[in-house]
Amino acid sequence: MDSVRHPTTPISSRDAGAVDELDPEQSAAVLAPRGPVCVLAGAGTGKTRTITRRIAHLVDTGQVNPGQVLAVTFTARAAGEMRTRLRSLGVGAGHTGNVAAQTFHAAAMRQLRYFWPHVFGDARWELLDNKFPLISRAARRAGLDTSTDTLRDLSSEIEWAKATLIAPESYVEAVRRLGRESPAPPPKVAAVYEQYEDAKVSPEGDRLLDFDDLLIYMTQILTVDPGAAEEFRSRYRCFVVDEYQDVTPVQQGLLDAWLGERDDLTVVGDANQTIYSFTGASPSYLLDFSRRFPDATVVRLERDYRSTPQVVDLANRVIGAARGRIAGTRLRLIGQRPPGPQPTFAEYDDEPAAATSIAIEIKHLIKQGVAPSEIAILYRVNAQSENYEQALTEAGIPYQVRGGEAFFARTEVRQAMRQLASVAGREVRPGVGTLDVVRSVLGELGLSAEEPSGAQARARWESLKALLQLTEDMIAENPELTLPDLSAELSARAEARHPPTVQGVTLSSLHAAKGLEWDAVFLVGLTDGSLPISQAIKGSWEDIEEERRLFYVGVTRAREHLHLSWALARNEGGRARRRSRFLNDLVPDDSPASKIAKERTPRKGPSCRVCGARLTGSTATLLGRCSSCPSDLDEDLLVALKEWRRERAQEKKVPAFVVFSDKTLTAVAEQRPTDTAGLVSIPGIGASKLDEYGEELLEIIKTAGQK
Ligand SMILES: Nc1ncnc2c1ncn2[C@@H]1O[C@H](COP(=O)(O)OP(=O)(O)OP(=O)(O)O)[C@@H](O)[C@H]1O
Repeated sequence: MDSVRHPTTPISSRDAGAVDELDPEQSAAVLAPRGPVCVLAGAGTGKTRTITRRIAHLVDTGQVNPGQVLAVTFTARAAGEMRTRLRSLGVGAGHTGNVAAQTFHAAAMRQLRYFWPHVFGDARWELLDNKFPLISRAARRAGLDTSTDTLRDLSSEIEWAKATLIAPESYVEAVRRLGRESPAPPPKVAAVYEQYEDAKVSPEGDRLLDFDDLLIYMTQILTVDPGAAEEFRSRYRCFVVDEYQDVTPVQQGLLDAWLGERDDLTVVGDANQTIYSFTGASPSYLLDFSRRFPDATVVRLERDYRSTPQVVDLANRVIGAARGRIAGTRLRLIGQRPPGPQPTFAEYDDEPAAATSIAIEIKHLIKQGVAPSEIAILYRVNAQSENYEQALTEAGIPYQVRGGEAFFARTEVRQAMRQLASVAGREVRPGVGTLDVVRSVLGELGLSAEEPSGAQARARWESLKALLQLTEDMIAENPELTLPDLSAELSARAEARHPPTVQGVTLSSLHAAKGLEWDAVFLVGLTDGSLPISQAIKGSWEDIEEERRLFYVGVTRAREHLHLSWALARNEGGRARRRSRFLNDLVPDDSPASKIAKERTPRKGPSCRVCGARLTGSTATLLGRCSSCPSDLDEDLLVALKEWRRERAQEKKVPAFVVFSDKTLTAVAEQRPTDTAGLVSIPGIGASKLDEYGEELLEIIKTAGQK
């Protein structure tokens, strides 16, 4: 195998061991006077460093004991990282205990275990970690379908309602007022919500509590029981909240209950990175902080230590176009790193062409010494990963998919492949083309003509659509493709995908990329309909603004290399699309930047070595000729290459495709390269494969030529 497994280096852990030095701006946040502090921190300005330093400062100067500090984060990963950093600063523990760094939910659960008997006596509670059975029963009673997609959407909707403190009886009115898309008719959702809440309480008064209940019950205990409130408040005196722009009303309610009349609170956040509004998160608490605490010290962190001035400049332009309240508090980032390359923009004819070109660019970067784990491809929805997974596989570049499953591992894709294999095994009615059968199979699995509503159904629909497009591409390359051929080809592709490797290039949705950073970032699929996503285009201007912030989060993940791209169609000859409206202020359509981008990227794509036509589609690109052009395959050489591959695979105890895919060997047997330059021009042969097998391959080709 050409990769050793070891963990990725998400930003913050990379320097977690070092004792962080602060700059004067960061020190101002740390050394601020007692009382409430609001740190408005831009992307890459070192929030984690600042927040941990502030806690250390409060402890070191005797303002608070470690055990009296409660630092809250939004993810368990962030909490763990904060604990590590605090330990490295020597403020892990003290005679009153440790600094508590936890998520809202973990903190509430711990507190609830202790305080529950104060209010509820002998009644018991248990954590409900799977809502589905209860929601399913309620949905059936309400006459709704109980498919997994519907249940997931109902469950998210109930979570949103609870996070925003909307009770079942207020739900219908609330969604009407907010113009919110409901996963089912609102009165039915309200009925499911109400029954679900009732079902959690037994006739004896025992309760099942979901994650949101932990917060709701703990808030209630501190509100109704003065004894509990006093005990809690004498235990914890100082509160710190990270990523405060993502706080929901229910979390804010708990924070208020923790504080009581006190104001020893430090919050850190960046309103420009608010990308979780759909869960109920609201930046208004961050933006209104000094209104609520008139004595608050407000510190702005604007020095960006992550990105080059070129990336920072682009980020400032992206967010500079924002509208609404957040725009009023705009932070202007100031890049602190030495200059680097200008971000590049590229327009491609279709997605497969974009993916192939980007895989080639990534190969160049790796050759220049950038580690694959320092490169990311970021997109809006997970279904967009398929073309890139394929192109990276063919280029022999290891990758991992974050925040979602790899394309061929998704349930709906696996279901579709099983169905297709089973249909392919039967007689297909004469005259019914491969594409028709695929359309009908995918249709049965949920590929409707119109985009469905509901987040889960939509994600599934997107994956099935990507599978249909893949089929269409394959049929365009080979119009004679039969159903068994298609089924075999899909299985081969699924098998040839690199096993997940944590050291490879990261493929990630923009949401899952939040908080991370890479040397090189490829922001792909920047079209209207993808970013901003089509639901946002149909929605309000605020929905569009949230998409702009997602774009901003993507841009600010890059340390040095940033490549922005869009494809005018999904597949070859597909319906034309417009590039993202967010690009309009960055690259006018006829600007030199755009033209340069078009010239320097293979918009024309590689051409067929037989007929000279432009190649589209990954197979054609890999073979270096149109699928319909005559193959000049050296059959004997291919046999020799496969025999050699079998031996190598046996020796290394890996499947044969890990050494080289069939397609790569076919390309070698057709093109018969005579030197290393010829070898690396074949996708699938990268630097590491060249090192390992280059000489042997050239030797086999030479020997075959002499026969
Ligand atoms: N004072 C400093 N000197 C040098 N490097 C710093 C300093 N502060 C932060 N950094 C580095 O800058 C990068 C960004 O820091 P960090 O990830 O904490 O930013 P952030 O504010 O959480 O960003 P974001 O919100 O965009 O995820 C990290 O690589 C960090 O090590």
